[in-house]
Amino acid sequence: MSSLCLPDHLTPLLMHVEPLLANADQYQLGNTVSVSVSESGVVDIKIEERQLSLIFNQAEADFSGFKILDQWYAPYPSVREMQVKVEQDSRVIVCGLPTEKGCVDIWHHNGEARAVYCHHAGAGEPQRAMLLCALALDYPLEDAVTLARAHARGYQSSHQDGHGEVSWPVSRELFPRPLTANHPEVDVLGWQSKEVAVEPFCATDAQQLALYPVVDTAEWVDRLLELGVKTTQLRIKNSQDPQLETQVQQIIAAGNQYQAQVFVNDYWQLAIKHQAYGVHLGQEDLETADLVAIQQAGLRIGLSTHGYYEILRAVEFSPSYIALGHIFPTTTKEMPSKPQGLNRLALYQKLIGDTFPTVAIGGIDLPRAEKVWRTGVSSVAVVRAITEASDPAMAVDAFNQLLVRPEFPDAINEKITDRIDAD
Ligand SMILES: Cc1ncc(COP(=O)(O)OP(=O)(O)O)c(N)n1
Ligand SMILES: Cc1nc(C(=O)O)sc1CCOP(=O)(O)O
Ligand SMILES: [Mg+2]
Repeated sequence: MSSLCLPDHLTPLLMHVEPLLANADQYQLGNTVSVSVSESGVVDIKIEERQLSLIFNQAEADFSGFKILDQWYAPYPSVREMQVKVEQDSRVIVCGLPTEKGCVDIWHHNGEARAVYCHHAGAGEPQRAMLLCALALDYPLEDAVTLARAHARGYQSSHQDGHGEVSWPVSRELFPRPLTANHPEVDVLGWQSKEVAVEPFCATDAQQLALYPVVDTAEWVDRLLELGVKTTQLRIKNSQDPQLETQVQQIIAAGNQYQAQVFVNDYWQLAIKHQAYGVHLGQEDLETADLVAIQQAGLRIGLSTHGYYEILRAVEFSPSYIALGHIFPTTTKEMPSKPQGLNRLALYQKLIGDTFPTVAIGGIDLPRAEKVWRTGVSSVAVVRAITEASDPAMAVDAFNQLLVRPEFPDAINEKITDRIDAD
């Protein structure tokens, strides 16, 4: 059980907080949150052993918790000014900074500032309420800020024309866009981005995506292709492996021979050099890898994501697929984030819709794969479910039988979350 304790002066937020938490309960998006009111001037959030404290609109206060700035009076500071402020003070969170055509939200991430922008300001109280609820539900800060903006927009449009969303934000139109080099207004806004703008990447063949084993030797790739696997990835984490380049060459040749979609994890230079089918990159690679060179070489790209903001950021790069992880606990890799679970996965899938193919990854085995598949993802990526199977050929066969779509793909778009049982 988590708890959210509001100061007296924020009690009007309760009318927004309670329906949101009821929604989150219905969708099973996190631990139950108990709400209370105290006389302190600070918002306190407890999640398991962790405690967060927040204050509103006291930028200069000597306070070790988050300082949320969400009230603005003309003349407004510039976006660039606030970008610098947030870079310098990891505790400052800027919400709804007005711009000529909309508003910007800015927060700190590993020594940098990150931002989302939309042509809409939305309603203040719902935005605050969602920020607090999402933090209490243990969403990372970037997702809490992003959800808060989406909810503020949904709330405002529902009250203007009676058609908007008052519940948990789902549809993509409500969500703001991350400010990356690919955003057409990034320069006008004065936002300085570390990434470089890039054209959309080549598409994958979505029909071939269903089962996606991720393995750590070229020998495994060969074995899987012989079994008829049509999409796979070579993931060697030791960059000093003396056989690295040879293995990359080997899997590219094998992929060509079997007309399969074989991705190279991490080593994008080798992938370009040997004309791989595609590369898989993580979020941190987006600022360092030469995306333009990858795109111009005609390689496909898959991007890892672990929540709302990362998904929206990945979308800005128009990748060949978006990976959604990690769905269940995994021992294959140390994860800095928490498992998402099926219900969050279903909402991410709805957010992306059929704009990009999606790949669910992390802790997926055969018994869990059916429910994962029912969320509508395009593909299921697995490591141990294949590499540790007593009979990998039988495991491939069993996944292939499961990961098929009915003839009418629209069936996927029914209220998926309603059909998912608790994990
Ligand atoms: C299909 C797929 N999804 C996610 C990952 C993870 O990539 P990344 O975040 O870059 O982490 P490492 O795999 O490099 O440890 C993946 N490899 N494949
Ligand atoms: C390589 C990898 N990436 C993940 C992510 O969430 O980004 S989870 C993961 C490991 C998946 O292994 P298994 O199927 O054995 O759990
Ligand atoms: Mg990587």
